[in-house]
Amino acid sequence: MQAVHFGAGNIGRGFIGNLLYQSGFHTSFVDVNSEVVDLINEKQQYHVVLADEGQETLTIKNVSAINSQTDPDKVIAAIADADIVTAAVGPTILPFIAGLVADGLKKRLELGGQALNVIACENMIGGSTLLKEKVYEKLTDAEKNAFDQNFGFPDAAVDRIVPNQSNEDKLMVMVEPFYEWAVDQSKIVGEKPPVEGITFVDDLTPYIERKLFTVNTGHAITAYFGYASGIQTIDEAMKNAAIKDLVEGALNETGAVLVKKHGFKSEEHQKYINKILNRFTNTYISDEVTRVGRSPIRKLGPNDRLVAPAKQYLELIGKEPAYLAKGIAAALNFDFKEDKEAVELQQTLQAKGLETAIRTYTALDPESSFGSLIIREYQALQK
Ligand SMILES: NC(=O)C1=CN([C@@H]2O[C@H](COP(=O)(O)OP(=O)(O)OC[C@H]3O[C@@H](n4cnc5c(N)ncnc54)[C@H](O)[C@@H]3O)[C@@H](O)[C@H]2O)C=CC1
Ligand SMILES: O=P(O)(O)OC[C@H]1O[C@](O)(CO)[C@@H](O)[C@@H]1O
Repeated sequence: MQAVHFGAGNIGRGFIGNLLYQSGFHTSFVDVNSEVVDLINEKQQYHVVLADEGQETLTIKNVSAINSQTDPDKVIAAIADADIVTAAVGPTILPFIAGLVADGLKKRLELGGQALNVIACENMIGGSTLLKEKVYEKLTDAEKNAFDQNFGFPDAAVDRIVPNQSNEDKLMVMVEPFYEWAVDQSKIVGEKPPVEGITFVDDLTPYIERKLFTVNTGHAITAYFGYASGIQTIDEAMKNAAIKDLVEGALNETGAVLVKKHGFKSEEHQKYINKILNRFTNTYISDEVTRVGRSPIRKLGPNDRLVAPAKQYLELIGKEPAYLAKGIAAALNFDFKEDKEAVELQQTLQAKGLETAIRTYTALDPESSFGSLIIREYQALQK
């Protein structure tokens, strides 16, 4: 079986590539990083190390790689011949891979290929749907009809913490042992891809929201307050009692939304929160707050991990989420100079002011009661 995976980065190699190999696939990684592409082709394998006491090393074989900038035709041919296409490139990169995905799928139709599913594994709601929209922008109406019959873009929720790597072996990836990969089976076309470790679900919303509004909300708030306190890593930030309280407060708020909206049992959800908080304290992983807080403009977006649960808390619980307001303020305060979005955010704050930044990035009304609370929390952080 053949898999094509866009993005041979941390989650691509450390999670998706790992499960595809264990399920019997040959994986062709597609990337623009020529160093990684060349190394994969030279070694034809890489190691994944599980970050716990045992430090088990898995050897991932049956891999090759294609540089999509220099060899787009090879990517098109690989998609035409694949049994599954996956991606983990980052939400903002999905539009840039859409052209090749469209061309590969057109070629597949020309050659009379079987049904195929394309799964984007990004930290966002509706990743595959976004990729589908971008692919469909490249099609005629007739092609859209043919794609509807033959190709599925099921959304997914993926969860495994894979920090930035600084290993001498450039392909090796250190990952936490835990993983979860849920895929919306209602949008599968043809057979379900036989990937061990995927949980196929009828309704992805509870899964993706529980994950995004717990793991990613908690992680982001740990990162932004850790950064503001001069702390380097997530596990160190979690040792700070004040930060831990803030994170727990925010997860109680997102938890109230999730329990009310999706009917999770409170005790079960509390266990889920505790498990997540415990994962953040893993000392076998060194996860920089600047990685977890990366791209603050994306993370402040109206459908992302901070603002989306805050809006739902206002609607469903009928109160202001005090801890999420602090988290949003801390994200606005993230001024890491090596992060392009953090630089842009700080430039907007400087040039246009806090109210414009809130309106522009969160789509919240800065003059609303909740907007004013964010402003007060932001001002408190400046003192
Ligand atoms: N690292 C993690 O623990 C997790 C990450 N994710 C999500 O997975 C996605 C990727 O994250 P990471 O692996 O951490 O990032 P990463 O930066 O390690 O990997 C992204 C890879 O995509 C490649 N890339 C960039 N532009 C490309 C293009 N046009 N075509 C093909 N490849 C391209 C990059 O060269 C890089 O190798 C993000 O959406 C992230 O939110 C989801 C769950 C866990
Ligand atoms: O990958 P993003 O969306 O920038 O956010 C970083 C987050 O992704 C993860 O890497 C994996 O879920 C988390 O560690 C963290 O919450």
